[in-house]
Amino acid sequence: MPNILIIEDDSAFCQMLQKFLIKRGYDAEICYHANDAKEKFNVTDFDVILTDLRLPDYDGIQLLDDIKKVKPKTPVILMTGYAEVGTAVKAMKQGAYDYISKPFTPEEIIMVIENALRTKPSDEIHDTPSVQKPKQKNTTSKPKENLPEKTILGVSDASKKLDDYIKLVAPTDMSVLITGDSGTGKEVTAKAIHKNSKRKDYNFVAVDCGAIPKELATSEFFGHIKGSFTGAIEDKTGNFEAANGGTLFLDEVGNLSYENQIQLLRALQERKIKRVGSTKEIHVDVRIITATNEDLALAVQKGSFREDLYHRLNEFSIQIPSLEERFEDLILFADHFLAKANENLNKEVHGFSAEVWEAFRQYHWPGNLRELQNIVKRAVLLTVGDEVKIETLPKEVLQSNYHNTTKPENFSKSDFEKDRIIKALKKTNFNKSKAAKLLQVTRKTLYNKINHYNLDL
Ligand SMILES: Nc1ncnc2c1ncn2[C@@H]1O[C@H](COP(=O)(O)OP(=O)(O)OP(=O)(O)O)[C@@H](O)[C@H]1O
Repeated sequence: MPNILIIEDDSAFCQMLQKFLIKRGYDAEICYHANDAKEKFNVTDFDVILTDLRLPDYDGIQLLDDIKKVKPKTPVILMTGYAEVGTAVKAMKQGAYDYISKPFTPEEIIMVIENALRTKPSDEIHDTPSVQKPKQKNTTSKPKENLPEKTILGVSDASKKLDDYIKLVAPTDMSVLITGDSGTGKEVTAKAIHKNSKRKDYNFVAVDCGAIPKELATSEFFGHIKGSFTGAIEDKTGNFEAANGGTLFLDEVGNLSYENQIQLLRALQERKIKRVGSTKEIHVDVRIITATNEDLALAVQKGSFREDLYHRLNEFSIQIPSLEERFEDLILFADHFLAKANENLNKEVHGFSAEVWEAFRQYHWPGNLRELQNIVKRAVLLTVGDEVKIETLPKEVLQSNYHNTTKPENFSKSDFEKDRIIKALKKTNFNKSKAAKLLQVTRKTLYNKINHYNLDL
């Protein structure tokens, strides 16, 4: 029976949720304060932790951090209010599994929990791979969807450019640094590079550097031998060995500690590693692809990321466009995620209503493709007929649409419009051409609007 911890200061709501989950066959424990929660998750392995983002006595993001330190593999789902969606997206970058906006329906919460349970990474130790043993099952330390992944190419200029870059760099052995916002498809891109490379018959190993506690990183990367430290109860193959002959994908590489950065650089330069507790050197032939959604060049300037490692990892860089920057692809992606959701949930929903398309078009998609995928999946679950209707969309998407009922050509005056302009400008680093493109208006219209609203930029 899956064991769920609910952390929520609203005691009535917390108890109601607990009762509901128990009725649906889960084991559910509750606590109203962060300190009680810490006592519980420090000693118990929960299958899922469900926590309110806003607790009276503690910061939800800090609590997420605390959980990840002691239980890096436990999926954490955040319960948020509408206004906190931005923070929730930030939390997902820091390792939260998903978020759900309150109030939610019973079906919604069950679906998010079931997704988390399905994708919870196992604690299994990787099989020891070797260069002589290609085509074994890929291993990954990140949650994986069960379905075989189909990759959509996209028709937008940004997508075509991305595809050109993948094809260009894949056959080489160059290290690739992939940058882009959360959920844009960095891991998918890394896999595409691997699949198009001469290493495709060997393993693709994905490591979420943000989820590995600093003390365990050496053993995760290089493995250990039994008895080398407390808790090393058997030999363990590290990620470098697991990826031997293939590709090692290091996600959120900016989160590596300085010490781990030195170890990584050494392994890359010498192409040799030693398991913790062993003196035997093992030769490894690994291509490194890294991803980050932070500005690594800035981290180098600030001294938190080593410059020599940065250059070693950045032999070629690829910037993944946000969903807003590849808006022409939205229909393709939404249809793809609809087909995936149908298969996953055993449903036969054929399409989206015109209103849903309009809402999709108006929304700014801070969580990019992952958010679109989640929203489509939830909507498919909630759909009774054969078409996704507007009522099945979450508040944050409806809210965008609710305020802006005009067509883009009209680009009406409202607080919402002003807000959209500011968001677009911030998102594009105040580049007005890019912001205009995001807003689907001409540069001139954007300038007029900026003057009209007296925006002090
Ligand atoms: N080209 C694509 N075709 C189909 N699905 C895609 C594509 N790109 C991304 N996705 C889907 O979007 C979701 C997010 O992709 P992915 O995990 O690669 O993003 P990410 O940028 O690595 O995210 P994060 O920053 O959170 O690590 C995944 O479920 C993935 O399957």
